[in-house]
Amino acid sequence: MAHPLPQPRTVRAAAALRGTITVPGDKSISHRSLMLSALAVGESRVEGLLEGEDVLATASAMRAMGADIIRQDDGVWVIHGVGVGGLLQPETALDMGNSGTSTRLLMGLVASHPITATFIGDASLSKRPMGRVIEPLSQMGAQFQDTPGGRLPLMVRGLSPAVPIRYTLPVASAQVKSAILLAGLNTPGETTVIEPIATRDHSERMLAGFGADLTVTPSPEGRIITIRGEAELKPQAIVVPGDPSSAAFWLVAGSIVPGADLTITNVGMNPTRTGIIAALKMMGADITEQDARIVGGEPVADLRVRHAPLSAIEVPPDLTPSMIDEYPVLFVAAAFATGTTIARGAEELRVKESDRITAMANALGACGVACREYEDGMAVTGTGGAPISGGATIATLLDHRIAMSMTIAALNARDPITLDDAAPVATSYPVFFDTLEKLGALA
Ligand SMILES: O=C(O)C1=C[C@@H](OP(=O)(O)O)[C@@H](O)[C@H](O)C1
Ligand SMILES: C=C(OP(=O)(O)O)C(=O)O
Repeated sequence: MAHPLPQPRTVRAAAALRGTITVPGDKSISHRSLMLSALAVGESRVEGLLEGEDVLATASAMRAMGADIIRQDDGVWVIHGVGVGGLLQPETALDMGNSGTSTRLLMGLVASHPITATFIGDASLSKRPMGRVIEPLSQMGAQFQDTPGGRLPLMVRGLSPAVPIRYTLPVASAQVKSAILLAGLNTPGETTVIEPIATRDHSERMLAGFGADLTVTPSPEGRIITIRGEAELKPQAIVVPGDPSSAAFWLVAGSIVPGADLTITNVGMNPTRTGIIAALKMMGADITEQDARIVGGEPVADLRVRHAPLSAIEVPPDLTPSMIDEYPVLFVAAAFATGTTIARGAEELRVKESDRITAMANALGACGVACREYEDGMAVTGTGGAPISGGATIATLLDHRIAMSMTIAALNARDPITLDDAAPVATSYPVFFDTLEKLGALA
C-alpha cells in the first residue's frame, strides 16, 4: 500500500515503562493462514490475524485468485477456499506492497497452477532479490518474464502439472522453502526441500495441520522436508499467537528504560523464532516466561521483562535464522550495553526492506553510538546503560523495523529522535504507537 505523504514523528525519552500489553498476531502465521485457507475446500476461520498491510496484501491477492475472504465485525476472518489446483488467473497485477513473504510464497502457489500473474510492489520490495525463488520454481516448470537481476515487477506463468524437484536451499530462507513447498502442493509426486540450516517452520506445521501429506526427517545434510502433491486441504479454525518479532521491541524497551517492568501476553514461542530472547538473556536481560502453553498448535507464553544492566556479547551465528528480523532492535539493545557487541553471519540483513546493517549503523551513528559495519554484520559499542545522545532525524527507508527500533532507542536518549517517515510501521504493527501511548511514553 503506497503512502502518498511521509509521516514524520518525533519520540522523546520515556519515564519508567510499566504495564501489561499484547502484540498483534504473528505475521508469518497470518500470511500462511490466509493462503492455506484459500486453498482448502470449505470454511476456515482465523482469529487474531495480523491486520497489517503486508497480510492485507496477501488477502487481496488470494481474493484476486478466487478465494472468498471476509473480516467479520468480531474480528474473525472467514475464508472459503477454491481447493488446491483451483486458483484463478488474477485480472490485474498483484500488488504486494512492501511484503517479501507475500511475494515469494504466492509465486510458489502460482508456479504450479495453469495461470499467469504479474507481481508488483513498492520501491523497497522492487529492489529485493527474487532470483532465489525464480531458480527452484523454474526447475518446477514455471516461466518468468525476462527480468535482468530478478526484481519486481515480474510476471510468472505457472505450469500444471508442474515437475516435482529435490532442492537444497542455498540460502537459509523460510520464504524460499515455503515457496517450493506451496508449489509442491499442486505438483504430482514428491517435492523435497533440504534445509541445511533450520528456519522458521510455520509452513511445515500448518501444511500438516491442514491435512497435507508432509514429512520432516532430520539428516546429516539438514532437515529433509517432503510434501506429496495434489493434496486436498481441510478447512481449519486457526488462532494466531502474538508475534515474537513484535514483542522483541518491548523486550528491548523494558531492558533499556530505567525502572521498566512490562508483561507481554500471548507471545508465540516457536523455537525457530526465539533467538532474540536467547541473545538478550545472554546479555543479562531480565526476561521471564510465564504460563507456557500451546495455542493452535504453537507454543505461547507471557513474557515479563524488567530493566537490567546489559553486557556486550558475541552473538552466536547459529541464532541468526531464529532472530533474523530482530537484529535492528538487538543493535539498539547493544547500544545500551557495557562493551562492544559483535554480530556476524547475518549478511541476509542487507536484502531485507532496507539494507539493515547500513541503515542501523547510520541511524545509531547519528545518535552518537559507535558502530562498525562488516559485510555480514555489525559491531556496536554501548553506553553501559546511560542515555544515547539522540537528537537526529532517521531515514526509515520504507522499513518498519528500522522505524520501530529507532523509536525504542529514543525512549532512552538525551534529545528527541525524529523518524522521517513512521508510516512503514503499519506493514507489520499498525498499533505500535498506540501501545507506546498506552504505556504513557508518547508525552
Ligand atoms: O517466511 C516468513 O514468513 C519470513 C521469513 C523471513 O524471511 P527470509 O525467508 O527471507 O529469511 C523473515 O525475514 C520474514 O519477515 C518472514
Ligand atoms: C523481512 C521482513 O518481511 P518480508 O520479507 O515479508 O518483507 C520483516 O518483516 O522484517
